[in-house]
Amino acid sequence: MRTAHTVVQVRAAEAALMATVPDGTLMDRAATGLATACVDFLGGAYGVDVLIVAGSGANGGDALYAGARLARRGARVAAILLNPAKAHAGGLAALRSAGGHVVPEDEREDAVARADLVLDGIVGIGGKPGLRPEAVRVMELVQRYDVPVVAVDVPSGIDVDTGETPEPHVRAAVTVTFGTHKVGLLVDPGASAAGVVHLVDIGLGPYLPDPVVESLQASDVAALLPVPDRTSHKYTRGVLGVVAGSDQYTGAAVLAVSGALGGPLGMVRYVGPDEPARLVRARWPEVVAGEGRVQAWVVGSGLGEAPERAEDVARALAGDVPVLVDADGLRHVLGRCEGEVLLTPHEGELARMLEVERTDVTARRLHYAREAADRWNATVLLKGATTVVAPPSGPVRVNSVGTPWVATAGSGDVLSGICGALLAGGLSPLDAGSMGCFLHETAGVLASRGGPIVAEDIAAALPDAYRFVREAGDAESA
Ligand SMILES: NC(=O)C1=CN([C@@H]2O[C@H](COP(=O)(O)OP(=O)(O)OC[C@H]3O[C@@H](n4cnc5c(N)ncnc54)[C@H](O)[C@@H]3O)[C@@H](O)[C@H]2O)[C@@H](O)CC1
Ligand SMILES: [K+]
Repeated sequence: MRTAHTVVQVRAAEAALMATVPDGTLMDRAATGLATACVDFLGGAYGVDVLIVAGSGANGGDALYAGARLARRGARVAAILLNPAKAHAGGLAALRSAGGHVVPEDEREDAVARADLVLDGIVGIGGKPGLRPEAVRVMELVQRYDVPVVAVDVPSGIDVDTGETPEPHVRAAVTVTFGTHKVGLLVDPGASAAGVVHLVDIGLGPYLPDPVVESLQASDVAALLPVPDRTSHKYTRGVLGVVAGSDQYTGAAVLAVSGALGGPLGMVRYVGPDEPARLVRARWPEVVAGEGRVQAWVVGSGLGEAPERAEDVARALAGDVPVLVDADGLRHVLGRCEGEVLLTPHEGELARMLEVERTDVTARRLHYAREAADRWNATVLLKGATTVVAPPSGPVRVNSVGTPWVATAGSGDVLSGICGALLAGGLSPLDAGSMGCFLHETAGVLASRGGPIVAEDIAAALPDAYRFVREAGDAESA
């Protein structure tokens, strides 16, 4: 499990750890990990040009100490000090004694143009969102000369606790973070600004409280996946009822069922009009058409505007089994939910539910997913490049595996099916949503292999994703 903590949590853990080790130990660990990550990124240190952009806090100190290590390994290291009078004294002295130098103000552009790598040590967890004008000017040069950036702890300027980026901020190829992930590294748009995130262990683990955000890895998913045993039969494995599709949107029925059949259940019942039912049955003779006992419901995709379908949603929500509500069905979720409910809106749907602008949801994904979870007393899975799954209380899960090729018509219907299958298999809405998303994205990666795919390809690759996740889990626990 990848876990993320707030700035307050990190500061408290650092203080507790610092009381047990000699001064400078943590910064030493951070700088060592940072320098190693830079060498990995560059493929070596000898003869490369590294440019540090350092603010006045300990984040700049980390960058300067790492620069000193790189200089000792043969890199040419220069530093732009955004506030020379307040630069981290120990870090600056270390850099100078290792042969690094400070770039005079009128030589900044040349230094950027020459650099193979920029180390962003402008601000870390002590920073407010945004960059001051001088930092903006330097980072504009970095962008103009297309120099890759390694961010120290966080890309400077993002809101560290939310992943929001209302102001100018750094965009990094790699972020080397210390002790634990910060929330803004896992939640978009901050996550996109962070690039590939590399965690350096500085010994904080024992001092950290429960995380506020977590991200499942393959071994976590593998440990939770239902697998049949010799006593299993179709009813114990779970029966999912799918209420999706209409005469107008027949594809939604077929795709939601295909996603469900890619999951670990025993049987699917399809409930809907004749035409989509006929298409579903033609494709999968094993699907049973019509109502009956189920262990979970998926309602919503492609229901259209017909008022009687609102009753289908209401009936499912009033029942005593878990319900996933997607797409059109979300219009009919009126009051607070009871029982286990998973809502799976995309940004536009969540914006409509909360009566805010879609751009607001894009900018504040964690905030609005949590707000909706609280308001409807349900687990809310907000789709997107980094899907957020917010339960009514407790840590939020985010998904960071996947490929943008999954953003294709109908892939949401497939997602509802696989998540529903996991609900029917007895998993909680939080587990079903976050594991379903992981399997769906993994299936997308396996199906795409870097090329275009359609929703059916994702559904077809779900069994492969299941096997892939189980093998990855076995490998990790071996
Ligand atoms: N506290 C610790 O034990 C450790 C801290 N470490 C490093 O220390 C960092 C935190 O250091 P600090 O608490 O000194 O804080 P930062 O270095 O993150 O930034 C604080 C400084 O930046 C200024 N500032 C705030 N917002 C700004 C903005 N938008 N633009 C420009 N300047 C701004 C503040 O006036 C202050 O001087 C971590 O992110 C990490 O890199 C690591 O060395 C590991 C150990
Ligand atoms: K930084």
